[in-house]
Amino acid sequence: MTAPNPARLIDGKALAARLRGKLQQKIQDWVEQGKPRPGLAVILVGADPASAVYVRNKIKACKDVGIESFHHTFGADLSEAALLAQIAELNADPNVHGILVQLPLPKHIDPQKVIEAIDPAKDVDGFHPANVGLLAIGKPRFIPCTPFGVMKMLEDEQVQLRGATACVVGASNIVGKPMTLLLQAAGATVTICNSKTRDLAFHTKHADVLVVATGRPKMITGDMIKPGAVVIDVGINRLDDGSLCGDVDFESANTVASAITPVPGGVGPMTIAMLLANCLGSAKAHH
Ligand SMILES: Nc1nc(=O)c2c([nH]1)NC[C@@H]1CN(c3ccc(C(=O)N[C@@H](CCC(=O)O)C(=O)O)cc3)C=[N+]21
Ligand SMILES: [Mg+2]
Repeated sequence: MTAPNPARLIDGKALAARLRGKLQQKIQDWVEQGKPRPGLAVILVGADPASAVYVRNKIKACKDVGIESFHHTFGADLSEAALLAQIAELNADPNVHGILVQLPLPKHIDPQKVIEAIDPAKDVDGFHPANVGLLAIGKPRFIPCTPFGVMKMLEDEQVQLRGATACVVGASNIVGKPMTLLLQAAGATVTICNSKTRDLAFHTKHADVLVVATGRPKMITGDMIKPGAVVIDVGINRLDDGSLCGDVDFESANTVASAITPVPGGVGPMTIAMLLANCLGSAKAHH
């Protein structure tokens, strides 16, 4: 059944493919000028099946646009010291312009320590405190890939952010917080909600632009959305039947929103496209 008045679908998969095509051309031009081919090192620790799929997708995406990738896989028993040593080696490797350590890491490894070990000039995730600080003061070096991808989607949709009311649900370091900074820099008035927010719907219902990144399947329903809002669903949850769903209940949201991202095929592919863009940016900055 289709909704009586369905929202416009924001096709992240198609936009990501367009961006990858442009990147492929830019990288080809760069290499033809005799410049070094951009290189991305991806480190995967442990055998989480979802992480393994994401890492495979990232490596394939690199190949498609002409970024050289260096894949380092370790068992879940890898020591923190050994991981830090691997990062030090990649920091010193001139063929590597980007370093990505796939999260989450096994419990015995402190992710913050790992993030801080990465050379900030190779931190294409934008998670290092130096890069978080640069973003916060409006002088970004690497913009975290997921919020960067969301901004590209809003730009492509010609969503007017100046003066708009935006609400970000989820206050994580990797999505919610940088998302808030980017929306604010674009002139939106931003509310950031978390799992303790009282009367969540009060906040979400005022938002012209609603970004949801909570990791809780289908938690935002149509009755919590302002009619005509643009809804961006960052969640990727695997249900018991193996299917994927977002943090937004698409079926009910679709009848209220003016535009909405699907899951899959929305924010996920954009995240990978922006990772590739950050790698090219890093290679250029290193040269
Ligand atoms: N250091 C680090 N950087 C990350 O950027 C990072 C990470 N760790 N850990 C995990 C999350 C998650 N993430 C995704 C990227 C693409 C899709 C993606 O392409 N999703 C497809 C479907 C994928 C599927 O079928 O499972 C889609 O939404 O259409 C999903 C999730 C990056 N992450
Ligand atoms: Mg070509």
